[in-house]
Amino acid sequence: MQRRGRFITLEGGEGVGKSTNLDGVTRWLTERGIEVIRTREPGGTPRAEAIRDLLLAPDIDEPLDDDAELLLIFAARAQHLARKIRPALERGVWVVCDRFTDATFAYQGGGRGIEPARIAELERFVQRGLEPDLTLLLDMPVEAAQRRLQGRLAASGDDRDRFERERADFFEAVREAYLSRAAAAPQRVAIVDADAPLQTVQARLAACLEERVTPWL
Ligand SMILES: Nc1ncnc2c1ncn2[C@@H]1O[C@H](COP(=O)(O)OP(=O)(O)OP(=O)(O)O)[C@@H](O)[C@H]1O
Ligand SMILES: Cc1cn([C@H]2C[C@H](O)[C@@H](COP(=O)(O)O)O2)c(=O)[nH]c1=O
Repeated sequence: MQRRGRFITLEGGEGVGKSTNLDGVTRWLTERGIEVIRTREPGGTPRAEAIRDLLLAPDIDEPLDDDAELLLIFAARAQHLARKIRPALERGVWVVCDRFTDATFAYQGGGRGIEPARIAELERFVQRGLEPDLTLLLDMPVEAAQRRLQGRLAASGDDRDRFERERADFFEAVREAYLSRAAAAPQRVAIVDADAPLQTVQARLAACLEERVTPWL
């Protein structure tokens, strides 16, 4: 594949502020004349969003099997890559994505306990070598992030999805897995301390983009 656009992902546990900061990241790029689309996983295309609905629907009568969850995530990713991400990158458009495969290593690997080698097999099969150029990992203590989410839930009623219903130890394992992915690939993954007021986090992200992205322009 001829790749001309760059692929940037935002990662982190529940409530660290990914969705809130996605606009700022996209704006930083467009202000520099870069054409960019923003998207998310699981999802990003109509069929992949339908798979997202299956994944996020709370268990009622039939719990979702961990392997089925993993395969659904990669099915959604295959569709998203084929219909949205690869075509954009080939046209020279940059892609900013709310979560990607680091989330699979964190949630299905760290959280569910699936062997990373099994996840890596699916990664190779589905991505065929494509990986993000830059990953911004928003990191903060689980308890503080959960307090932020409780604020959101108090405002909107308890509409927690299947993942948000997990217990604190699940999210601690997710955080650990994210941090060890970042430690293993420091040239790709930048850790941004998200435990600060929004303006401070925005400034940290902008500084990180300045350092990592400006040399590509
Ligand atoms: N730096 C911040 N300080 C305080 N509150 C924040 C900050 N960033 C985001 N929030 C608030 O925290 C809540 C969670 O933020 P957001 O939805 O962006 O997180 P997220 O990482 O996308 O969460 P999820 O993974 O559950 O979608 C929102 O109510 C948001 O307004
Ligand atoms: C990509 C991906 C996502 N998940 C989980 C993580 C989140 O709980 C939900 C997505 O919802 P959000 O609005 O981004 O918080 O899906 C996962 O378990 N594995 C993945 O690869």
